[in-house]
Amino acid sequence: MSEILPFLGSGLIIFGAFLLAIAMTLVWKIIGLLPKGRLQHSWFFLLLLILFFVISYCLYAKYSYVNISVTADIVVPIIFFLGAIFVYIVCNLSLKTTRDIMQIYILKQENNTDPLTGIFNRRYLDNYLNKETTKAQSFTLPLSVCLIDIDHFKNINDNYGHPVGDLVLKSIAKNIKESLRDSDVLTRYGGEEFVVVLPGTQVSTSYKLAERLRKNIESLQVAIPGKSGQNELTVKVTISIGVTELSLECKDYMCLIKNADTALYRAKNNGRNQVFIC
Ligand SMILES: Nc1nc2c(ncn2[C@@H]2O[C@H](COP(=O)(O)OP(=O)(O)OP(=O)(O)O)[C@@H](O)[C@H]2O)c(=O)[nH]1
Repeated sequence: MSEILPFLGSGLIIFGAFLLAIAMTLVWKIIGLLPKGRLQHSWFFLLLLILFFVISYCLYAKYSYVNISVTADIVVPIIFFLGAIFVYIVCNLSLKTTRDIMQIYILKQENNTDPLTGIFNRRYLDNYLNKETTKAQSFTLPLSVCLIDIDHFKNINDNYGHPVGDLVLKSIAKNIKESLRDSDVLTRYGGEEFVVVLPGTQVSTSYKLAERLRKNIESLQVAIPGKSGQNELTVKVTISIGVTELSLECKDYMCLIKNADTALYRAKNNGRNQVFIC
């Protein structure tokens, strides 16, 4: 029995070092998944710490091979081995958890994003505007909404085809997004309609912003592919916008959208390419 004890002791420690080396590859994968920053640095520190343990285990294996002679001496290698299993399990679970959290994050993003334009979708708007109206009322802050509709968009689809219509939608969404502040939220309300939520903004300011958006789109030239073999073409579009704000008479999401829709209807009826307030 006493002859196999040194083999057993150093065998356990070498196997422990092997498990730690595998744990290091798991930590490396975690580092690759994380964004640059402090958390990534902390995992890098842990990686170095495990490397230190791998070296120490190897050195100790050499020592235990010479010094283990009685059964009681095997306790330390067993503890080393269990320690390595512990580190391996923690790193493995951390990698799985990181992957799961990233998956949840991606799903949440997809759930709130319009796939065509890449901006927020109606689902996000419903949640966001409900939260913002409650917040604005609690702290008596202004809140405005712009409902934007592309004029005669059906003609674009009919004349150039649906893919070109999609291209125009994307260009308009991009142009509007680039004209807004970070605190303003652009969403695709549906079809060729967009909603901009402007927290902390009074309707007079929102009107000026809406006018700026309208002019930007008016001067936008969307490049589209020409029909079979022809050169690139450009199409021009205009937008109509209905603007409204939260007030004592209009206190919720439904009312804001209803009033913005009324203003939009007036802009359309008045000849389109205009901004109206309700
Ligand atoms: N290409 C494309 N077209 C869409 C999409 N969603 C809605 N549309 C089209 O948008 C058009 C909207 O047409 P209408 O509601 O008649 O409005 P309009 O032609 O813009 O006319 P006004 O709003 O009255 O100025 C329809 O032809 C829809 O098929 C989309 O995701 N892609």
